[in-house]
Order: sequence, then C-alpha cells, then structure tokens
Amino acid sequence: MMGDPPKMLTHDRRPSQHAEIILKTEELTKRFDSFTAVDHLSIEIYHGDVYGLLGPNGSGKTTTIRMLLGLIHPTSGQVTTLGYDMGDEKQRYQALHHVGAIVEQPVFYPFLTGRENLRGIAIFGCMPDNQVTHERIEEVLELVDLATRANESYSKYSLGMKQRLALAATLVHYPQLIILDEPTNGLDPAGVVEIRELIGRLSQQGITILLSSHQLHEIQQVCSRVAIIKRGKLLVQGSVQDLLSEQQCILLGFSNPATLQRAELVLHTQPEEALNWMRRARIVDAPMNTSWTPPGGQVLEVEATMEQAEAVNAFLGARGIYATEIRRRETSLEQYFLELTATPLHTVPLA
Ligand SMILES: Nc1ncnc2c1ncn2[C@@H]1O[C@H](COP(=O)(O)OP(=O)(O)OP(=O)(O)O)[C@@H](O)[C@H]1O
Repeated sequence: MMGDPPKMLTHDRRPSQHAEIILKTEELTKRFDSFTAVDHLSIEIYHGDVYGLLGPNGSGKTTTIRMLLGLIHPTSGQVTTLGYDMGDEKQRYQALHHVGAIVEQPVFYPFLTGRENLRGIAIFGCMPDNQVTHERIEEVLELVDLATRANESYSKYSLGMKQRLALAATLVHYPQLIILDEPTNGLDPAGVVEIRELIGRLSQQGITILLSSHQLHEIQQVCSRVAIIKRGKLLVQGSVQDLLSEQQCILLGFSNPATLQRAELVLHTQPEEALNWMRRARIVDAPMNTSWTPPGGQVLEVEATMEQAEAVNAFLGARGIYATEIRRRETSLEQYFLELTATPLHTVPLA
C-alpha cells in the first residue's frame, strides 16, 4: 500500500434528507502543549446512528470523547449536541441531561446489589425532575439482562455484568444519545457478544449511540456509520456498507506468471474504457486459507465489483489475455482500517 494515492471516499450518505443531526463537531482541535491530539475534526452523527469512532492506539478517540462531554475544553473548534452549543456552560448542562456516557469505569459500591447501586445513582446522580422511578430501574435492569441477578452484590458480578450495569446507569434518565469509550475493553468473547447485542437493542429503541473501539470485527457487526481517525485527523467518515462497497475487489488468476504481468501492464495503461470500471489494478499474493493455488502464488487484484468482472474479462480478452479464474475478494472493516491507517497520512475529502 505504501506510495499509493489516498483513497478518495467521497460519499457519506445521510440516512435520509430529514435525519436529525444529534451531534456535530466542527474543526474540533485539542493541543497538549505543542502536541496536537485532535486535529480539526469535523464529524456528524445522525439520529439512529450506531456510530463507531475508530483509530489506532493514541489516535485521539478518548480525547475527542472527553471534549464531546465537556470533560475537557477544546483548544479550538465547536461541539453541538442536540442543538446545544457545548462551549456554553448553561447549554452544556441542558444537553447533558439527554446524554448517557461511560468514559472511565464507573465506580459502584461493591457491597451493594446491582439494583441498590442503580437506585443510588438515580437518587444522588442529579437526575432532572426526579423522573427516575422504581419502574424505570426495573425496566433498565431488564433491558441490560440483569433483572434476575439484580439482588446479587456488585462484587460478585463478572466483568461483563459490571459493564452492563454501567450501561444501565447511563440509561436510567432516558438519554437520547449514549457515548461509550471502548465498551468491550477487557471483556471475554461472551461478554463482547452481550454488549454488542445490548447495543443493538438500545439502537432499536431509538437511542443514538457513539462508541469508540479498536475491535473492528465487533464494530463491523454493530455500527451503521464510522469515522476513522489517525493522529487526531479524520481519514474517512461514512456508512460501513458504503466504505466496504468502495473496497470491492476482484481477483483474477492466469495460467502463468508472464500472462499475469501482461494483464497488469495492459490495465496500467488505463485507457479511457478501463477507467469506467476500474480504479486500480495490481499484482498481489493469492489469498491464504483458500484452495486457490494460482501459478507463482500470485493474482491480479482489480478494484471493481463482481458485476464489473465481465467488463474486465472482455477488456483483457480483446487484447488476447485470458483469466483462468475470477473471484471476489472478501473485504472486512478490519482489512480496510489496516490499509487506511498504514498509509501515509492524508486527509480524505468528504462529500
Ligand atoms: N492530558 C494529556 N496530556 C498530554 N497528552 C495527552 C493527554 N491526554 C492524551 N494525551 C495524548 O494524546 C494522544 C491521544 O490520546 P487518546 O487517549 O485520546 O487516544 P486514544 O485514541 O483514545 O488511544 P487508546 O486507544 O490507546 O485509548 C496520545 O498521544 C496521548 O498520549
């Protein structure tokens, strides 16, 4: 990938023309002395999104989330949450009434039960208008699947149960938006699945969710839209579906390495007609873990969809080059992320 031009991902479709913007950052920047942790970050989260903030370690995810919640002040730029300007103390206070968040591991009393801990939070947690009733507490215990374990003391809970109780605590005051920093960190695979399913249930209830993570397999399964950041800069933002379809590739195998080289050369001349369906072609190692063993162990990767395979084939055939096999390359968010974050830093223009 080194030396390749940046990927021009141009579309980030709004779910619908009328989708409400729940949270927006504009040129959000945070410097610690001369170090820029978050660099002119502009993202938009729509109502109903499960939005993944992704980036390698130290890329600025937690710093961004802390600014979104008003826990630290931005050096410059703006955050608007539910229409409230988070830079204004009064408006921030109003916005936060509608937001639930887990940034650091919340502190619960180990000797109290799960239910008692939640009641304590409802009583002492500055809930507006005393709206947290016993019924609501039972409702959220049910929602996070802790109702049958709510009478056990917190100290006996597994890590996954503790995390679900933390989520319950964010839900008691009917938030419209919840923000979760690495919600599956430290959990075993079963705990990760529980949190993923819970996030799905919350989303179905109409709650908008922002979560940070580097567990990309999880993100791909749960998020509708993502932003990928590196060294505090936005690399790309868009729906998971769109980002992955941008990445569709086909792989072509040839009867011998010389024909493979010729095919690449022909496509690299990029005549006008090839540009209609091809964004890039290059020789790569054949995928592992398949029964495919092309001569020389290499294939031609063409950035085109499987539907366009016929055009690719016809184009090569017209020049006397015939592929012996054509397959679709499976792309995962993880693969995409690794390719994007491994390339030299470029900002990708958004639509
Ligand atoms: N208070 C601070 N003072 C100085 N530097 C800081 C401070 N807080 C964060 N940083 C630096 O800012 C950068 C971004 O950190 P941040 O914790 O936001 O990254 P992250 O993407 O959440 O990483 P991780 O996935 O490892 O949690 C890091 O290089 C970090 O060392």
